[in-house]
Amino acid sequence: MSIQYEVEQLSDSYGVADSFPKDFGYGEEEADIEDSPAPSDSKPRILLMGLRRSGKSSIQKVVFHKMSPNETLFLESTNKIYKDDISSSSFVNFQIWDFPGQVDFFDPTFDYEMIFRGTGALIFVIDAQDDYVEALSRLHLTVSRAYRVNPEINFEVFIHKVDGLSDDHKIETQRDIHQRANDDLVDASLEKLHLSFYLTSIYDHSIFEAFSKVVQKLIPQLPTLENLLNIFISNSGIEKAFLFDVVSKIYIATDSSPVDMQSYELCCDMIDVVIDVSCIYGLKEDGSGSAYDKESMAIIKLNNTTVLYLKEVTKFLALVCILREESFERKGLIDYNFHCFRKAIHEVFEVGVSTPRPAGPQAMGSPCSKAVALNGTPRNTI
Ligand SMILES: Nc1nc2c(ncn2[C@@H]2O[C@H](COP(=O)(O)OP(=O)(O)OP(=O)(O)O)[C@@H](O)[C@H]2O)c(=O)[nH]1
Repeated sequence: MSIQYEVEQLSDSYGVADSFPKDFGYGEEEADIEDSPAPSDSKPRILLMGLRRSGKSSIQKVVFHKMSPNETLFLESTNKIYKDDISSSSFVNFQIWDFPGQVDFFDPTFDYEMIFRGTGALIFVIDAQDDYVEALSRLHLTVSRAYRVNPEINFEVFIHKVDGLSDDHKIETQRDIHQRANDDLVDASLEKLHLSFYLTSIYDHSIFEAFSKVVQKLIPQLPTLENLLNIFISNSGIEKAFLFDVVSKIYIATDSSPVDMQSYELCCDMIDVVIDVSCIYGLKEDGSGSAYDKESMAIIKLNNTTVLYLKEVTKFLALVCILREESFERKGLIDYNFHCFRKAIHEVFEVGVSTPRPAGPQAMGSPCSKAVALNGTPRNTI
């Protein structure tokens, strides 16, 4: 079956977008791929590939369109490439292309060279609840083809639907898939091709965490952001800080202390609470206004002497921190340090924006080329 180069309008037919104000919804700038600009003008892409029913569309909908995991049960099978441009409301300026399960590399209408040339990351989704032998051979075929076209692609393997597996089974499945996939690469003399593995499920925060790591690899300023976060937390008595893309709840950077899932979940929940309350009580009576703007900030004191602190950094980014109650006594210092941190973040991206960026597929080969153009930072959007 051939792949149609057609992009379907991502409608709000799932009924989830209505719960978000316009400023918070995703742009519907979908176009037929044939009509879209030449690859040299296209935005870097993240490809979602894998066998049928492995969960690709569900991942995209849950992470970027606020679909609840249970609603994905009603998703119909994808039979076209869905190109989802999330740049209008997200910090990261990329497109996500959701492929139908049955991509056929031998189909002459499928111009995989064009597709892989402009790709920043290829996510291959494997259903861990199913027999994965066929998925592994598809994975091998896909990554080896892609690597030959563009060795700069980050290859990411999501061992997905692990919610149905016991902890031991998860580890064993990951080890087995890792081993077999890498053995296949060695047999094909592709040792240099690096695969990263993640255990994911849409029923918990693991999918957001995995996507965060995929996106972070595409952000050239990541070391600078991490440094700034380290300086900020060490001077403010903060235990953990995340820089979040508010809409997707992907964290684009954190300080260098280890991330534990509970802290990450707590911060995600805080964003949800702030946005929900803001949507209900923060908009004007006629529904105008934005649920997230320059004034957005929140402090939540938990009953275990922990304080959560959220503040707007840019149009798309928020800083969310976890700290002890005693550290919060120096709130003035934290606010002042935040002010400096915010200014530094703006400077980092203003420099990034004013530096000319090579465009097009050639750019993907340069050191910064894997970088995704950053959207939340142009002067006019901050
Ligand atoms: N248990 C579990 N089920 C999931 C998960 N992710 C997706 N699913 C289910 O898997 C089924 C297939 O999901 P889709 O997102 O349609 O799969 P797809 O890979 O896009 O399928 P094609 O469009 O046919 O290529 C749906 O019933 C989802 O609810 C997960 O993390 N855990």
